[in-house]
Amino acid sequence: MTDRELLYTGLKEFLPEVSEKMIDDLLKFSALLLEKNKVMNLTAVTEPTEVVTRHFLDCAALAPHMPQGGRVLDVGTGAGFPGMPLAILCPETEFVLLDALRKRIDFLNEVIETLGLTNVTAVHARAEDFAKDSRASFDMAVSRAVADLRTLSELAVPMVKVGGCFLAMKAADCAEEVQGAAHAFEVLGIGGPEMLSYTVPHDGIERALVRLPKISDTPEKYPRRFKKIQTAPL
Ligand SMILES: C[S@@+](CC[C@H](N)C(=O)[O-])C[C@H]1O[C@@H](n2cnc3c(N)ncnc32)[C@H](O)[C@@H]1O
Repeated sequence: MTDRELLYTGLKEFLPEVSEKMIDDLLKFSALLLEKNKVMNLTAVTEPTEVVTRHFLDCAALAPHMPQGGRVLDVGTGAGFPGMPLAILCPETEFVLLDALRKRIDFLNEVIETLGLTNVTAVHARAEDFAKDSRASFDMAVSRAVADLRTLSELAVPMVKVGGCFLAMKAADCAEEVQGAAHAFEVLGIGGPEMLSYTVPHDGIERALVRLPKISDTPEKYPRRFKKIQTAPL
């Protein structure tokens, strides 16, 4: 199968409608990513087919959960995962891609401009600083490969509205990590976590989405300074 065919058939497992424009935009993003990766550390993946499976089809598993007409924050987006593929696949949802590294955000702004995307913004900031002016202002937060749930929840959950949720992408065997974060969830205003398993199409890797519903306001003191979050996780 070509990468285009892999993308189309893989995306169909998560989305009822897959347009030519979605595939074109994802393939353009992949080309920009691999080109820039030659001069900047963006991803360990170097083959176009692996960008399709390891990045795009993995991130596409979140697409059915995106709030139509809502706002989604990607915490620690790096080279744009999962936020950029989701912005391409979910044009009715607005995305903010957040990262502490300026060069990665500069790259994402180039991608946004080249593809002409109007539902996504890339912001250079640390999550704990961005939270000061963005409390409870997103319908959902998403994140992949940034930190342990105890730390990550403190970074992401303060920015989610009550009634919204945080969807964390994790390895399939994350049950212990979820249990270990029970106290953090309670303190931050999260209700019962839900684990959703999926298999990445054409890759076969088992993964999990941890869905954390926000049921009450996060106390103002969170998030704390990053050093404090790290040295004394909730
Ligand atoms: C391992 S990369 C993962 C990138 C991407 N989410 C992925 O799955 O490919 C972790 C990213 O999180 C960012 N990061 C870590 N802590 C952060 C914080 N407190 N605020 C914002 N970004 C953060 C780093 O700069 C880095 O780009």
